[in-house]
Amino acid sequence: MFRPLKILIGTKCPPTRCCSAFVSRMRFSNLQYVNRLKEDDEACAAALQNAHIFLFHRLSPLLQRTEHRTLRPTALVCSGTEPQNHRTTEESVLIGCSEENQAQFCLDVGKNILNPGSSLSWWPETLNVPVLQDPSPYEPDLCFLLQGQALLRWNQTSGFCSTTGQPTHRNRAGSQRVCSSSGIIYYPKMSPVVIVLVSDGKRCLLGRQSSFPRGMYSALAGFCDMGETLEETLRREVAEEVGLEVHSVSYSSSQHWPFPHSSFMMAFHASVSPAHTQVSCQLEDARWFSLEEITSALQVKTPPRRGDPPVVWLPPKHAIGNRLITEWADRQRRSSLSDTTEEDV
Ligand SMILES: NC(=O)c1ccc[n+]([C@@H]2O[C@H](COP(=O)([O-])OP(=O)(O)OC[C@H]3O[C@@H](n4cnc5c(N)ncnc54)[C@H](O)[C@@H]3O)[C@@H](O)[C@H]2O)c1
Ligand SMILES: [Mg+2]
Repeated sequence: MFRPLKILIGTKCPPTRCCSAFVSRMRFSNLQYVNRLKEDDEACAAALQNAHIFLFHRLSPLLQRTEHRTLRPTALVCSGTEPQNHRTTEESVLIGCSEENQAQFCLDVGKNILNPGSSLSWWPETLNVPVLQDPSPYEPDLCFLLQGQALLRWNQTSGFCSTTGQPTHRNRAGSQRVCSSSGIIYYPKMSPVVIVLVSDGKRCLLGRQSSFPRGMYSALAGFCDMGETLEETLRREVAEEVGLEVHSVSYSSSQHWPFPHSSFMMAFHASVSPAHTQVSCQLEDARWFSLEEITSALQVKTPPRRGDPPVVWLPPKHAIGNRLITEWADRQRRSSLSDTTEEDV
């Protein structure tokens, strides 16, 4: 039976994982320690005795509301003095360590089955907590929880070797699995995805799929096919989904996205000729949005409830789609400001 050691409520996101300065995250000693724990089962087991173990239930992080009404992940704090139960030692996965080299793990205390409806869910729905109603205090914790969720899911769904059909066994850190019969080593996989915000200079193009939550529009996205370059995927997806040909392309940023099974999202801006903007849509809908429409859609903090009047809303702040749209809107505002200033002169 699962026996919690000590519950810590309000544990902050490990600063080295997502909310500290670049230099701090890249500290060599810190990275070296995590790599050693991935390679050395004994060192990893020893680290687990004094670790923070962040809890999940059926792949959703267990969150607690603090006295300041912010949401915080829930962690077991292992003191090294109490014996750990079998599940803690066998199923915890290593996700990193603090600046003080205290190891951090994730553990799913729910049954090891996937919720069949969760594969296409967006993050806030999967969490099953009202994240969107109060997202700002929660956001710094996200990348760390996304990583934990992805690693837990990968371990839960990679129990057998795809070559021999025999069981695979994980290392202590949960960072690799080995086929018990052939010795083939499996590492967590990510599928490369291009996400692109297309603009005609004055407007940007957003689409929605039927699987999206009601009223939500986002930048166009698509998985890379085998052998394709990112540029080829981008041009193909835009042509396939909206029937437009892009001209210039610029890179924005990237993000790990755990849905449905860990994608590596690479985000771009692209432009089409203002003379050729007629959309031929293969999605549920795709349309051009003005800066004013985007500005008001960015203000919508909660998705519309059933029965509410229809409203367009955009991916939440932690999604890279939101970042692309915000970058585009900022750029449009700056360029209209400089146009106005030039006219004044
Ligand atoms: N973080 C964000 O802001 C954001 C925004 C939009 C989309 N996304 C993610 O981008 C991903 C791709 O977007 P899409 O669904 O429009 O892609 P898509 O347009 O390529 O269409 C999905 C289809 O591609 C096929 N496919 C090819 N390779 C696949 C693979 N490796 N895994 C799964 N399906 C594959 C399947 O038939 C699938 O139904 C989705 O996982 C979505 O969650 C993230
Ligand atoms: Mg797509």
